[in-house]
Amino acid sequence: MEIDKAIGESDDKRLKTKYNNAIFVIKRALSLYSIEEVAFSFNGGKDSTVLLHLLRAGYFLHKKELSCSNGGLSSFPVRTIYFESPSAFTEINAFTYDAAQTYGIQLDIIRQDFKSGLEALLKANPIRAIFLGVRIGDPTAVGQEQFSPSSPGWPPFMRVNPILDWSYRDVWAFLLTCKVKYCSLYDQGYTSIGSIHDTVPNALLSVNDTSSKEKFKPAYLLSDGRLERAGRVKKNASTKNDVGSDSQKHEVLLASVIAVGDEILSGTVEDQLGLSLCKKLTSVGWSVQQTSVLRNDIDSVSEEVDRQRSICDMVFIYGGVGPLHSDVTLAGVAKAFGVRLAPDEEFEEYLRHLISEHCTGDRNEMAQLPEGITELLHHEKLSVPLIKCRNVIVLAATNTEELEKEWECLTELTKLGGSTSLMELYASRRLMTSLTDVEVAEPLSKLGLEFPDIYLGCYRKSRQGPIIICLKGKDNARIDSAVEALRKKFKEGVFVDMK
Ligand SMILES: Cc1cc2nc3c(=O)[nH]c(=O)nc-3n(C[C@H](O)[C@H](O)[C@H](O)COP(=O)(O)O)c2cc1C
Ligand SMILES: Nc1ncnc2c1ncn2[C@@H]1O[C@H](COP(=O)(O)OP(=O)(O)OP(=O)(O)O)[C@@H](O)[C@H]1O
Ligand SMILES: [Mg+2]
Repeated sequence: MEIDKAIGESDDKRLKTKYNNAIFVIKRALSLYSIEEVAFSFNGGKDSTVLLHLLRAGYFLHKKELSCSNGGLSSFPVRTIYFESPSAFTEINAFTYDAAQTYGIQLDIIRQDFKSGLEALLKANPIRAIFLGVRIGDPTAVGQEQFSPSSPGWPPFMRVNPILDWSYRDVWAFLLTCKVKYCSLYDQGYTSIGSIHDTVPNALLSVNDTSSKEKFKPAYLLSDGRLERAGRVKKNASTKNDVGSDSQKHEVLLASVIAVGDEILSGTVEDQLGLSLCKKLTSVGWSVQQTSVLRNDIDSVSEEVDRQRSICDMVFIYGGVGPLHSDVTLAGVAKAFGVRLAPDEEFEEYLRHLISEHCTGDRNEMAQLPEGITELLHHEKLSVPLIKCRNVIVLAATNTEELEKEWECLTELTKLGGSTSLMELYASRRLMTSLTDVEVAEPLSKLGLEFPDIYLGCYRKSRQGPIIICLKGKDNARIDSAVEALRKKFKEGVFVDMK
């Protein structure tokens, strides 16, 4: 069997392990269910193409163990379903049909939505288990295991996910090692394929070219698999969980800063990071809504993160990140999102480079990350990537110098990524005046009504000292107009610009 042979002859130990585990899952499923009771959900995508070949190999090996193999596979015996949609790429359709022809697959084409289609399929057939090419990191993988019953509200069947623990790199290592055909879109820079309405080539594979047409490198050259979905256009959402949506472009973005540490609460350590983060966020136009200091306790973290993530655009959390028993921040974040902590092989590799000699046991506990919601933000200046779980950024900094570096990388990354306009620079001006509160109060509130897009803040450093007025917004010209309007309300020279 050519797939089994290709993997057998490969030197890639990691791929061999992934392959053997997936084959084990497939063989278990084929022992648990009869061939009429299983189905394969195939859509021509890279993950389902991997699964197609694993199923071919798994079926062959399963038969061989039962000593009824004739040595080859002329047709594919597993019922294969394809939910065809008018919004699928023609290349995906063409590849799916081609693959069916090449490998002797009898395709069941379903032209209904997933749920209704599956209901009809299960009514008409004795299907009890469906193989899927779902992988950890896919939004739909959250909470799934290799064998996971379908969700409540869905027709009852077992979802079998043999490649759940495969990374993007593993997928390409397999397809290239086995030299199997895959959909042509992957050679044109597409890295994960949805519908024609929500998928474009991955900008990270763009090649600078003098000709007018933008060119892209093939999908297997994407070095950071975490960004495979960067070519998926975000669906419009105006929730606070989706930073960067158009609806928020002209508003002040809201941040929350959370410190985790018993040592801060007991007064043993002075928290410098919170202060520094507030300054940094404010300097780029964010409005910090709240800072909090929490105990090293999973529930305290999860409750606070859950609250803040729903009211703020971005939550920054630090402290409690590491291998100690008190390092509960990531577990708290996972709990806040209702997902488990799961080993993340890419992150583990970074940590292994960093602390290899000090690792104890088989698994590095620090490499457990909230499953399905974590994006690693890589930067060449960072030895370990930053962790972003939806709108929660987990900072590993333990002092202000480390924070400085992480912040610098974060601002660069979020500008580069394009998908999260996290750190768009805002304009601001500060004015100082010796007018009294009573004198400025009314004109200032009128100014607020005239310039609703400008944030107006006031404070004084001492009871008798001058008042400082801050104006913040996205546009320098708007701020200047607001300052002019404010000046016109008073005698000349009562406001002094501060640096
Ligand atoms: C065979 C099959 C079984 C599925 N079973 C479930 C399920 O049990 N629970 C669920 O929430 N979604 C289920 N889905 C839907 C997927 O989780 C997901 O919504 C779907 O792949 C569409 O992804 P998209 O929104 O990115 O296009 C199933 C899809 C397929 C094809
Ligand atoms: N239209 C569909 N018909 C049949 N199965 C589907 C369909 N869409 C998704 N699936 C199943 O869900 C799995 C996960 O889909 P997903 O889009 O994440 O992966 P993929 O399409 O195989 O690869 P890619 O991530 O490159 O798009 C697929 O491997 C397949 O098993
Ligand atoms: Mg797909």
